[in-house]
Amino acid sequence: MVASRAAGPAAAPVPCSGCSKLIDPLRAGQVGIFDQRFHYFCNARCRHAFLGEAPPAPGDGRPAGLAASGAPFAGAPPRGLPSGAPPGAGGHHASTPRTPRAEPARASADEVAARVADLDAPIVDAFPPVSLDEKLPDLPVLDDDRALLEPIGNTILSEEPQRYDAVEGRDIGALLLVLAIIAGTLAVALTLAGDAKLVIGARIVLATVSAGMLLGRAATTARDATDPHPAPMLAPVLGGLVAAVWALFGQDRALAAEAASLAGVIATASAISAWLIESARHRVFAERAWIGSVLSTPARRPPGAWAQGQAPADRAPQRGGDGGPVEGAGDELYELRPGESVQVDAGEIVPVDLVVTGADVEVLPWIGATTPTRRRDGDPVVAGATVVRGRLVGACTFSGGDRAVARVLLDPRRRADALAPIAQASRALTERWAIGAAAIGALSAFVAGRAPVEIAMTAAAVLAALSTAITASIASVHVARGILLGLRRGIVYKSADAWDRAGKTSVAVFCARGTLLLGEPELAELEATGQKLKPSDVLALAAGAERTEEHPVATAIVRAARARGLRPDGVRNPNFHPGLGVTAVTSSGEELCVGNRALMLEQRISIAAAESRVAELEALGRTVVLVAVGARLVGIIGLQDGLRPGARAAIQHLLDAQIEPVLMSGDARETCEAIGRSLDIDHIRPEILPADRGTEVRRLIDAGTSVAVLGHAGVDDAALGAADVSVALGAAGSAPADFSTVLASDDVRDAALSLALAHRTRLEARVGLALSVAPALVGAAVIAAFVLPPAYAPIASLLGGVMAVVHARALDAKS
Ligand SMILES: Nc1ncnc2c1ncn2[C@@H]1O[C@H](COP(=O)(O)OP(=O)(O)OP(=O)(O)O)[C@@H](O)[C@H]1O
Ligand SMILES: [Zn+2]
Repeated sequence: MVASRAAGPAAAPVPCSGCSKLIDPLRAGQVGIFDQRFHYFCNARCRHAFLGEAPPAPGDGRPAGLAASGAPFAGAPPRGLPSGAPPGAGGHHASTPRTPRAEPARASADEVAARVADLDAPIVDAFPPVSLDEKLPDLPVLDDDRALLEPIGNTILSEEPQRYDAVEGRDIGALLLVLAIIAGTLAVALTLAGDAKLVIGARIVLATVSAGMLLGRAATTARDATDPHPAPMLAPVLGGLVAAVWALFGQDRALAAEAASLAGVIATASAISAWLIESARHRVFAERAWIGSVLSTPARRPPGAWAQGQAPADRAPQRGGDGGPVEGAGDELYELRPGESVQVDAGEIVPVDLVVTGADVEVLPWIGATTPTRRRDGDPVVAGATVVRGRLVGACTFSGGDRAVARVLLDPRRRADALAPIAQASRALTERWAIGAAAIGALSAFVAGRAPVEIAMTAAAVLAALSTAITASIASVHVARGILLGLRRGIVYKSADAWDRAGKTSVAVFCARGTLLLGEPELAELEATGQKLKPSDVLALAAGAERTEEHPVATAIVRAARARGLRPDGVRNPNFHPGLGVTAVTSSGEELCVGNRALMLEQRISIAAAESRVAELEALGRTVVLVAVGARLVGIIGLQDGLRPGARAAIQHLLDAQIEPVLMSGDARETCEAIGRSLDIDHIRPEILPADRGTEVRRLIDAGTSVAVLGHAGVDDAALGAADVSVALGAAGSAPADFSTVLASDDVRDAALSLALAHRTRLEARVGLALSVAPALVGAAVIAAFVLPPAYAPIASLLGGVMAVVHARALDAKS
């Protein structure tokens, strides 16, 4: 019988940790990490049995995250501005949510407990299977309620990785390091036993043993993509040994003793350095391994796709299965390719980046996200998301190492921590520049007329000081942490270079509508100018003209007319002018013009009569739409768009990172200034036509700044395309587009964070590298000038290394 159920990476049956029944780990109802290993459970009941907890109330199938983070926000804050109040007015700030940092202060003891429980939450939760035709009840549109998004750092990842030990293969290496440290330390300590030839000989032997351990470790431990070539690190150890033997045979006992000390110091320092860097990166490695294991979920095609015989001959199931067809799964597990369709049921992890096709589901939109979000037809979903409600069917956009999350985190050829300029520079420092420095040290010893053994010792000491494991890799640890912190908020950098550029931006341009503004303006004022028409007639005319347009201004007007029970006028021949408005012909055959000042100017319609009123409304932050019939102004419509929750916090993130926020909009100057005032944005670029936005961004770049643009794919493409750094909200998982950063969320705070975070981690990487290198340089200079014996250079370097590692671990503890 042909197995219709292929095995994925981990499909060998494992016992349920609750009841010991053999289950398929990929189908386990619940998975958890306790005591440093994975546990699989049939269902929540088994998990609770294992943990010795009371079982959950029946029907409580929601993930802990949903309950924990949903509850505190049960009364969603009012969206946007109260329509009467000016945006700058005091009451307004209260309606935007606090900055994320302010949240924990308000958390009650219960919430804290809920969050702690959240940390133990299973990665996968069990949900009853949903039949294909089961219709979802109408959910609140969570997408638009950004206040529900949890503050940064509050994710399940903050605890799990520490308990997850992924670096087994390195255990032997660690043992060899310990032995190297012991032997090296003894080689140095025996100085106290005097300088008899026998003692010196014994010290040389111990140093040789230490060096042997280091060599053994280099030979047996797999090299990480961020590790430098081991040769420049082993060379000084061997150099020290050669110098000691050489001096011993040269009958210069004092020099031989010094050389033996040097060899011991170098070997010990190398081993400690290697051990320290492992401890510094343990956390990021574990978190990476954890994400890798989440992403190793195999993909499943929908039954239909299989029946249509779309599987080419070369696409056999990944591995022979272990049994017959599995009930309810007429599907196969495949390595998906872009374009193929994939099915993900409730409770399962999304295995590939995809775009939803014909489904309406609720997902936790990225690994570690705790707030469910709705995804509909055409929405992208990034690999690692968890479906919590409904059955997701989508078209794969990226698979394997091309998946957004995998690209810079897991793919060894594209890992940002290996390829970021600062990581490459620090490896080059240890692999090349250190050799140059050693040559300079040797040269200065030669010029000073030193003995050949001393020249060799100077060179070995300088090389040992500069070419250390910590110097080589400490920057990459910070880069990796930056990438991982971003992922916790669903921020995905496209490449190492994209991360680096994000860290260098000095200006952030917001495509205002949809980032800072809700993009859902509402009618706030409706006035007729002159006696000819009533206000309702003005609205009916405008609605008639806008009927077929999808611009937010148009939909607001149409919606307002409908809400007032007005019938839109039977307007003909609407002609839309992007960034201006619409011209048309009324049902009675007169020329109709609905739009902004610039449109009226273009149509030679005087607005002198209403000028002061228009300015008044704009100062309140309104988008003013003018309505003219037969070249005469007949009415004014004031529209008020609300600020998106988090807009103020986003600006604060940028200001904290010393990035200048700029508001770019097609709205009138007065309107933009009012919005800018309420958000603390000093720089505005108002009245920019959609077609001119790319040019405007390039103008900023030409002024010598590094410019990021924050916006949405599609509507803001012109501006995004021109930027040094393009940040596309809600675009993670979508098909090829050259954005440098994509977000799984639609939260403007995350967009700002993507820049601030890269700034911060880039700075931390430089600080780490400087901490590690500066003492080494000083040490090298001091010994090259013969102020102190050569052994002091590696010691100084080790001190620097310790500082760099303490710095990195302190940051780990904070994040
Ligand atoms: N369909 C329309 N009807 C009336 N006025 C319009 C219409 N489309 C655009 N306008 C006017 O043109 C202005 C600029 O529109 P545009 O689409 O360029 O940017 P926007 O809607 O202000 O969005 P953003 O703030 O992102 O720039 C609007 O503020 C509005 O006054
Ligand atoms: Zn069980």
